[in-house]
Amino acid sequence: MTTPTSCAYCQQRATQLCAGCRSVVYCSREHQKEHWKRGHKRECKCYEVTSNELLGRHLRATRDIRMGEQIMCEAPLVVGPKVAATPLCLGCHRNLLAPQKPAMTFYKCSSCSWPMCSKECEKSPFHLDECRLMAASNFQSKINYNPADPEGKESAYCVIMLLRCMQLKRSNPEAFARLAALEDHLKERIETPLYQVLRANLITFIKTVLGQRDWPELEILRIAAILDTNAFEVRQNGERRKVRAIFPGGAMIAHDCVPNLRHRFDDNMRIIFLAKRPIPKGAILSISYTQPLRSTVQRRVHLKQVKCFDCACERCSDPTELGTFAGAHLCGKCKVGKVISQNPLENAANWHCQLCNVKKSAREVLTQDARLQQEIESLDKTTPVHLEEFIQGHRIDLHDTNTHILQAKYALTQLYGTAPGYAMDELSEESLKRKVDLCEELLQISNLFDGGWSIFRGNLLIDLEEALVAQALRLQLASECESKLKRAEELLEEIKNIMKHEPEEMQQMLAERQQILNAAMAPFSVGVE
Ligand SMILES: C[S@@+](CC[C@H](N)C(=O)[O-])C[C@H]1O[C@@H](n2cnc3c(N)ncnc32)[C@H](O)[C@@H]1O
Repeated sequence: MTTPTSCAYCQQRATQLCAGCRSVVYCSREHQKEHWKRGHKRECKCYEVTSNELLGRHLRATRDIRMGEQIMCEAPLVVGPKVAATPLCLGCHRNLLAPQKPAMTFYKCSSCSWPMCSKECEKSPFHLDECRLMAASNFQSKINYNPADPEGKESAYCVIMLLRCMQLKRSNPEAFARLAALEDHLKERIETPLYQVLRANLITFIKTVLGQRDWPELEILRIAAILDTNAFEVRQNGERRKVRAIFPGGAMIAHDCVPNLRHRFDDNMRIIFLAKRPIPKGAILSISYTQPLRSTVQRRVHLKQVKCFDCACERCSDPTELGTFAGAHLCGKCKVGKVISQNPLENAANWHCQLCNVKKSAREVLTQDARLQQEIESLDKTTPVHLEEFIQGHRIDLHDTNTHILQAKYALTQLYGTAPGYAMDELSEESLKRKVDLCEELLQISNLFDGGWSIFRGNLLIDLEEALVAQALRLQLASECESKLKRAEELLEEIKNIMKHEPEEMQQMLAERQQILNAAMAPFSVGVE
C-alpha cells in the first residue's frame, strides 16, 4: 500500500502518518483531531473483519503490527454472572464478602431479594430491568450466605445473563441486533445433555415463573448458545470480580493454540487486546480459547465441547507439538521412545511408539490421560511435596515435557517461594535452585506455546527474577553475585515491558522489585567501595 500524500482533512500536502491505521496522513495535529471527531475514530483500525470456510468471520491485520501494540479496546455489550457463581452483587458485580455477625445474612435487594452489596447497588442500571421483571412476577431469590460453604457456587445465577440479553431487545434494539448477529452453534448444542437440562429447567422458569411466554423457546436457547460461544470471562482480582461479558468486536477473534494476541480488562470492564509478538500484515489475529500447557488431545476435546469446532492449527497438526511431545507418553515396551498419535487431527487415530512402533488405541491413551489429569487435579497443592512426588512417581511413564508433568512444574514454580514453610527466605539452596531450573525450563516451553509478551511468560520471568536475586544474595563471591543480579536486572526490564499495561497492583509490585534489586546492586555501583 502506498502512503497517501494529502491531508485526510483538508487535502493539502501532508506527511504526518496516523499511528493507528497508518493509512491516512495529516498536515497538522489540529486537522488530525478534527478528522478523528468527524469519523476516523470508527475507521482507524489495524485489522479488518473477513471470513473463510474454516474459521467463519475473523480478524486479519491490515498492516504490520508491533509487539506490545494495543489493537482494540471495547466496552462490554452485556455483563453478568457466570452460569454458576459464588454469591455476587448484581449491581457492581463484586463477589460478596461474608456478612458480619450477628446477622450472618447478605444484604438483599428490597424488591427482588437477590443478594447485593447495599442499597446503592440496588439502583445500578445493570440490575433495574431484571429487578422489575422479578418483582412483577413475585419471584424472590432464595440465595443466602452459607457459612459451611462460603465459596459455594449458586446455579440460580444462570438466568441473569440470559434475561439481560433478552431485555436488550426492547431497551436497546441496536445492541440486541449486534448480539443476535453472533455465532451460536445451536444445531450442535441443542441435543447435548446440558441443553436438554436448560430446556427442562431454565426455559420453563423464564417462560412460566417470569412470565416471558412470548419468547419462543428456540430464541432463548439461541441466546444461551451465543453466550456459550462468545462470552469472555472478565476477571478483576483486585476488584473481587469474576463475571462474563459479550464484546461483539472481540468475539470476532479466532482461536489459535499459539495465539498472537493477549487481552486484559481495564477498570471499566473494557477489553483491551495487545499484540504479544510482531504480527505481519495479512496475518490472522488470534487468542487462545484454551490452556497452553494442555496436550493436543485435551485442547481439541475441550474446544470441540465448548466452542464446537475441530482445531487444526499448526500446533494441533504436529504430532510432536512443536517438538515438545506434550501429549506423548513414554513407551511401556522400549521405555525410551515416545508414543505419539499417527494423526493428531483425527481423534480416533491409533498412537505408536516412535522407536519400537508399538501401537496403542486412541481410547487407551484418552483413558490414561483422563486418569492422570484426575490424579494431578486431586493432589494437595498447598505445598510442593505432593507435586514433586507426582513427578518422581511418573518417571517411567511420563517424560520431562509431558502435559501432566508441565502442569505440575508450573504449579511448583508458584509454590516455591510462597507456600507455607517455603517462603523465599526459608527455601533451602536445593529448593531455590529447583525453582530457578523450573522457571528456565518452562520459559523454553512458553517460547513455543505462548511466547513474546504473554502474561504466562511475564509471570514466569517475575518468579525467575525473584529467585535469582534471592540466590545472588546468598553468594559469597562478589563477581558471581553481581553477574546473577545483572541477569535479574535484564529480566526486570523485560518484565516491565510485558506488564506495562497491567493494573496498578502489578506496577506497584514491579516498583518494589526494582527497589529490592537496586539495594542488592548498590555495593556494585561505581564509586561504592
Ligand atoms: C467467538 S466465535 C469467533 C467468530 C466466529 N467465527 C463468527 O463467525 O462469528 C468462535 C467460533 O469461531 C469459530 N472458530 C474460531 N477459531 C477457530 C479455529 N481456529 N478453527 C475453526 N473454527 C474457529 C468456531 O466456530 C467458534 O465456535
